[in-house]
Amino acid sequence: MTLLSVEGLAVSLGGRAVLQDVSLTVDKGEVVGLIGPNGAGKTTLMRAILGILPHHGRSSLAQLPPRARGRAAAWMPQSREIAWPVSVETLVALGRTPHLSPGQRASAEDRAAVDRALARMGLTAFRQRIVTALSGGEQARVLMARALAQDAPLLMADEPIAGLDPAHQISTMRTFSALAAEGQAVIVSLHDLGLGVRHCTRLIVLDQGRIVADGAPASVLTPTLLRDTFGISAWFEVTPQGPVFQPLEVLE
Ligand SMILES: Nc1ncnc2c1ncn2[C@@H]1O[C@H](COP(=O)(O)OP(=O)(O)OP(=O)(O)O)[C@@H](O)[C@H]1O
Repeated sequence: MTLLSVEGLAVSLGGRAVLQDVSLTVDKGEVVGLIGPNGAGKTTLMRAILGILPHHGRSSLAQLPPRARGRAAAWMPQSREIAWPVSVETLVALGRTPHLSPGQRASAEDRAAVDRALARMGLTAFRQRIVTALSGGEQARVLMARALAQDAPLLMADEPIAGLDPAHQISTMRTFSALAAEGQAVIVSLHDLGLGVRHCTRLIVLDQGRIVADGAPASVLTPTLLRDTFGISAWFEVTPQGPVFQPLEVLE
């Protein structure tokens, strides 16, 4: 079942074409890693897909009215700034907003979704802590939990594992796999190609605003693509412990 369909998406910023002719579909069960060098257009693509950036072309999500969009897709932006000194639980509960009418109180179902999200991000013991008094990585996990509490079929997350310790990076990627196994889908932008190879079912590579590869991780990360798009060489092997990818050198 298709959860997202994008056709001919294009974005210009400051008079410059930042995204050009992007078409893709995402089905339930997929963990799609969006990769590419700095400035390739990953954030721009996700924001255009969500309809929070003016664009040309068609995104099935951007066409929805705001409340329906909030139930169809959850969004964790790259920015980690949290302005209000509220409890972790209060902030995560904001993820339920698209499910509530104005003034409606949270139901048992809403509270269960918040509990599940806190548990998934290892935050149950943090629920009464004040968010602004947490470390950067802890705050990132709270924002991830807020997106998870939204319980939307599609989760879009912009560099959600940046700044997390290795254990939480792996467990967050495993959470994405678990969501996909439950019938949701995830689009996640990443710079860690090793984690992308191990945990994504599919990688989409953006370079200068265009998709240059889209497919199974092992078929996408060829030496030629790594050289031409990322300017690196890498070691890549399928081992009994799963695929292992390690960037080696910057190529001249
Ligand atoms: N408001 C803006 N005006 C002009 N150019 C912009 C604006 N916002 C972003 N850009 C440019 O658009 C391009 C794509 O930016 P984007 O943030 O989508 O890249 P990214 O792939 O997410 O990068 P990173 O990996 O560094 O987060 C960049 O070259 C950036 O400089």
